[in-house]
Amino acid sequence: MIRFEEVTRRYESGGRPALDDVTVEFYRGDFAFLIGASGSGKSTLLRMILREGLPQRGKVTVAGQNLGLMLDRRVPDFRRSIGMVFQDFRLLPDKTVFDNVAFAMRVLGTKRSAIRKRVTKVLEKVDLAHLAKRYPHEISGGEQQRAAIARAIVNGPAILLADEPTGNLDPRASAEVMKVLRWINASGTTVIMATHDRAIVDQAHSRVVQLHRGRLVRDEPHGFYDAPEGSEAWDVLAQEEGESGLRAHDPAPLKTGVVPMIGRDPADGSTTEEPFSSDTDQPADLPEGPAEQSSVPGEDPSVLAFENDPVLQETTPQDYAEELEGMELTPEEFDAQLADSHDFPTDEQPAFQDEEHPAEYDAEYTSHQDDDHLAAVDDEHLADPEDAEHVETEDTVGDDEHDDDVADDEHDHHTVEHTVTDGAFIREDEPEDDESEIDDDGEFEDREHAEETGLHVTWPEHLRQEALGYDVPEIHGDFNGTELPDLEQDGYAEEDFEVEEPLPQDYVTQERVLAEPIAEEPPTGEIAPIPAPRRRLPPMYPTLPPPAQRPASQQAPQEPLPQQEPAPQHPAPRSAAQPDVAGHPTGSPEQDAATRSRLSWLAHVEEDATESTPPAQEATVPRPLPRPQSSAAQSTYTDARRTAEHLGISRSRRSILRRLRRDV
Ligand SMILES: Nc1ncnc2c1ncn2[C@@H]1O[C@H](COP(=O)(O)OP(=O)(O)OP(=O)(O)O)[C@@H](O)[C@H]1O
Repeated sequence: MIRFEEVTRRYESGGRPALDDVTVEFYRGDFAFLIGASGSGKSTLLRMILREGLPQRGKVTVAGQNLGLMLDRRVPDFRRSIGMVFQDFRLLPDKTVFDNVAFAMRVLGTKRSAIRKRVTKVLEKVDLAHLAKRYPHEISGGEQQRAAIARAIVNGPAILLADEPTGNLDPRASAEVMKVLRWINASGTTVIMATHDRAIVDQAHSRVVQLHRGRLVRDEPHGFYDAPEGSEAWDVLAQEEGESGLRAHDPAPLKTGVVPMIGRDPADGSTTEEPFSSDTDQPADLPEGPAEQSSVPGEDPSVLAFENDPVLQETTPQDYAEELEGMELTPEEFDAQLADSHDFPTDEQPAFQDEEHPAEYDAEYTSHQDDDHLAAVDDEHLADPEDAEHVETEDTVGDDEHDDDVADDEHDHHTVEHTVTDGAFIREDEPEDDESEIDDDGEFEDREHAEETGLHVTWPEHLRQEALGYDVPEIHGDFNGTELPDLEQDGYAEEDFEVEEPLPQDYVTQERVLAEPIAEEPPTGEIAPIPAPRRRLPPMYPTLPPPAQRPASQQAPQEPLPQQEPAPQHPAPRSAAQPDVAGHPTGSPEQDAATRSRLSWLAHVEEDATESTPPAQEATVPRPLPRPQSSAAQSTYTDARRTAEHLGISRSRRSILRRLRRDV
């Protein structure tokens, strides 16, 4: 599902890589801990999954998409399939808990009733429904983090990335957050969590991926914070912790009986390997107990023992297990899931089965198809003709009470524009007050939708196909630049590259050249003179109507033939009245804009190459180097060009090259 192949990422050229030749794969349904000392590259790895920064070497693939080939305009959609939570919560301080969570749905243009239902459900799942009307500063850190998680999952992300989500929390609040994360994972979402929290890692006994100075030093399917003794990761950890001092602030997991021994078989409790069993490693005054043999690098003997720590006692493993009953995957379930990680949940075989309440689970699981709280990403809903009369134009979006928030955030603003122009509808058929179902005590009056529900993984349209099939397609070619990208999968559509206007009759295509019958007899007689080069490229779109049909103010000047163009004696200085990149004289800003839109910089490159311009004019008319009009345009061009270079399919090649205005 998420694959790093020989990824190297540097922030500064020549500097130490933040990620150094990392190859690792995270599977659908994984719960993986990312551990390593500060600066080892954990956050960098998480950010690269979000396509915040591309590798200098190697490839990152998410759900079959090579992020290096992803078009910039696809990135917002892509990121919406990924939830992210941070150590510092990042809630909007002037919004209530409810509005913070709802915000993530509002920017998608989801209808109000759907937002209300969905946010209500998610807040109940994270046990915050009773605090829905509070502001972030009125709730505890743990509650803030759960609100942040609720916001991250409200749109049903396929992947949840958590960057030290318990870093600012005490053990009890951390346990609550972990409970929520485990539930989210059990619902089918892949969770990758960077952490320094030894207790959490040890308690979960889940997958552990360890980084050291950007290098991957460990990837253990059911690991603890400490690596197996004698491994490279063990040495690294001992070294790191030796450098950073004892872990006095760690929440005392090791001598408490909480932590199973490394190598212990979860099925029968027998220990196959006891790396810490050496008598010489064992402090003499440790109490009897299953973990008493623990003696790991950096362990702090002054850490409060579990039985003396009232906070830890309140979250005993037994309590934890009871609380998670019906939610947590057992090691066996986890193994089974790992064994066939390509198995995306189906109606017949859901990823997680609530054995206590199978009927409820099934009903909820199968009902998600028509559940309108997922309407934001459901194309059927978007295409609902009922909605047509409620369509808001981009102008009326500005009337939305939350538009200020949207305008505050450039990314989200773009999201709304994109959504609206792509046909997503904002329905106004619901009451304005989002909190109408919350009484003065903050309790929800309407309990109709308050039953236990699962969280369903939702994929954006262009990834949905991947959600139903194998998540990582067969790679064609090696990873050395010769692999062939799947255009559709990488976000390209054939129509993206189709030129709207027909090609001129005399346009020389490869097909025409190939279709030309080859004369059997060599030509005789005089060889005809080679005709003067002619212009072969059609004008770049958008196509302007003929000048006669346009108002005079929008008429672009006729492009004078080079011979007709008066050659000034001296190059005139560039001014507002003469900004044409090709040196064609223009009259007004409108004419300039029209000319610029008609002739893209790429077209100029081609024209420059194919037009025969008298040398005298070359000398007198300034021809500044044409440039893309924005970095986005540059990036899109680069993406398209890179894809074109990798293409092997002639039709797509032709159409892409047409877009690039290249002669085939
Ligand atoms: N924006 C940046 N510009 C330059 N260097 C950076 C940037 N972000 C991270 N680095 C460097 O990259 C390396 C890895 O940093 P990263 O934040 O990924 O580590 P980390 O394991 O997440 O650390 P921590 O546990 O403290 O969050 C560090 O050496 C860091 O200094």
